[in-house]
Parts: sequence; structure tokens; C-alpha cells
Amino acid sequence: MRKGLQYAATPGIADLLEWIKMLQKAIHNPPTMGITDPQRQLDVLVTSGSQDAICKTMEACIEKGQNILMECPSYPGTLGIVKPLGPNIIEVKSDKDGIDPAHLKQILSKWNPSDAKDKDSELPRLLYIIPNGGNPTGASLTLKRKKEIYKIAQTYDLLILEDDPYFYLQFNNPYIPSFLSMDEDGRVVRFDSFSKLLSGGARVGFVTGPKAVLERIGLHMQVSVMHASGLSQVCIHTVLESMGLEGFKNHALKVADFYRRQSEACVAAAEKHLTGLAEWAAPSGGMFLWMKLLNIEDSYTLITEKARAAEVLFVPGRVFYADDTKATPYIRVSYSVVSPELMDKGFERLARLLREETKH
Ligand SMILES: Cc1ncc(COP(=O)(O)O)c(CNc2cc3ccccc3n(O)c2=O)c1O
Repeated sequence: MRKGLQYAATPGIADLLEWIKMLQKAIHNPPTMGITDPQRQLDVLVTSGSQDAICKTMEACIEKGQNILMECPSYPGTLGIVKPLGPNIIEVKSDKDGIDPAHLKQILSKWNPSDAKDKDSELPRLLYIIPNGGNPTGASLTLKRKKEIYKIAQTYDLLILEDDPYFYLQFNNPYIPSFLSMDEDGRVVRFDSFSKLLSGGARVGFVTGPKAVLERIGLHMQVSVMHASGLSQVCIHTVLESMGLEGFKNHALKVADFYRRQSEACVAAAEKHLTGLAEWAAPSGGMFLWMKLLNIEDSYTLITEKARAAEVLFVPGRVFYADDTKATPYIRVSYSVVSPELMDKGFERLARLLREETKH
């Protein structure tokens, strides 16, 4: 408590930082841990949730008018950070296997790889990806695609922002290796979170990446939050210390198993009530199902007015795109805290609304 109640160093409380570095080594074994070049050497910062790490990274790296590459559809919490900074967001298509390397290559073919050396070039510098259990898609990027994307990032000298709060919520084992685990160049900035495994309210996340980038984020923190909550850090560290690495890994597997069972119940309820009225791909991780409503042009009013009045909540698909005025028939379903019985009720209500809407 003495440590937790006193001001702490910006990067985080030493005990927790040490535990996190041990975890990153054990799980990802990043090549950058061995790099001696101070600019590229791996560093870690504890942040107020990974949300704050993403926010400070975008503030440090994005200039108005600059082209940036973002997985699409994407997490509204990141779109909400990025859009006010005024970049030109280039949306990279994704499917049930994550972001599409072919589309990424096609977008970048507009430039020459040599443009990466020209600081005035409009070549995008950042690629933002949610590799596992995507929000909103529930999709996980295959290893084959990850390797292809890392090579493209090397060719065009991109910084990969690996936003991965659902890494431990992958339903399949072994885990698909992270971009950090293949980062021989020091071009991956990885955002992790304790929200999905231990506590969202503690607001403890961490960013792992090359010193050159993390130093800037650290300076932002010094003049904004100074450091993540000392009390939260001490609580999280105490739990991690009591679990130990093996205990943490077993706990993560149990949490993933819970969400896998939730996703299976969600898909079963969808099949029962929405077959013929909607389409979806079973999630491979995380806590979301991305659903396309059939014979519907735009889900927005149906979801924000009629479904809400029928007391069933979804998120309309519009908010997951850079242009949130564009019509889309998609909705995001969250199954994390809903019982199978309530999933059944919720989809039954949605099915009734869809039949009324499409006169089925
Ligand atoms: C891809 C991706 N990256 C970063 C974060 C932030 O996590 P942090 O470590 O806790 O800061 C998230 C959290 N996502 C959400 C959180 C949430 C909290 C209350 C209510 C609703 C929420 N919905 O809907 C969300 O999607 C995320 O999905």
C-alpha cells in the first residue's frame, strides 16, 4: 500500500513492470528484447488501460492530413481518438480471417517503397490492426496473413500498431503468434490490457514497443496522467504475483473457455431465430459477433430506436467505420455478460422486428 499510495515513476511501478516484461518474454519472446540499438530496443510502459496507450500513441504519431491505414471495420474507441487528429484514414478491408493483405498491398502500390525514406512523401506510416477476436468482427488474423502483412510493413517501413486486448481470448490453441513475436525490426507497437482477464475498472494496460516511440508516449503521460494509478498497479501486481506465470496462463485459458462457450450459445441462439434474416461468421475469439441484417439497407434506426424500445441492445454497424454517416446493414452483438436464456430472448425480439421491417 505504501508503494501504491505514493507518486510513482511514469513507466509504472517497478514490480509490475518487471512482471510484465517477464510475461512478454514468456509469451511472445520478442526479437527486440535482444536489440542493443536504443532507438529500437524493446520498452514497456504501464498505462491507464490500453485505451490511454492507444490515445497517446496516436497523438504522438499522427499529423493533420497524414494518410494512415486502419483495419475496417474497427474499434470505435480508436476511431474516436484518431478522427479529431484529422488524418486521412485509409480503411483496409477485412474478412473472417482478419485484415486482407491483398487489399493492403493494392492500397500501397500507389507509392514506391523508396518513398518511405522521403519524409515529405504521403506514403502512410502507420497500420492499425486488431489481430485477435476483433472488435467488432470477432475475427482473428491467420499466421499466414500476419507474416505477409509484416513483410509488407518492412517493404514500406510501416509502424504496426497491434491492438490486442483479446489475445488471451483466442478460442483456439496454441495462440496465433503476435506481430511482436516476429518483430525483428522494432516496428511493432503492441497494446495489451488486463481488462479482459482481471479487471476493466482497475484501468491497467501496457504498451510494448521500440524505445523511440515509447519515450514520446512517456513524455505525454508525464504531462497528462503522470502515471497509471499506483493503487491499481499494486492490486494487479499482487494478483499476478499470487498467480505466478503458470497460474496466469491457466486463468487465461479458463477465461477464454468461458467466452468460447458464450460465443457458442450466442451462435446457437442466432441460428435458431435469425436464419434467413441475418448472416454472420462464428467468432474465433473475443466477445463480439458481427452480424449482417438481410434485406436491410441501414441498421441504424432499427437498432437505436425499435430494438431499444423492444429492450434489446446492439450497436449499429455505422459507428465501426471512419465515415459513421454511411449506411450499413451490420450490427455488433456483445455476448460477454448475457445468459444463454437472454441471448435467446434478445434474438427472438430482433427476429420479430426484422420480420416487421422486411414484411417476412
Ligand atoms: C480493440 C480494443 N482496444 C482497446 C480497448 C480498451 O481496453 P482497455 O484496456 O480497457 O482500455 C478495447 C475495449 N473495448 C470496449 C470497452 C468497453 C468498455 C465499456 C463499455 C463498452 C465497451 N466496449 O463496447 C468496447 O468495445 C477494445 O475493444
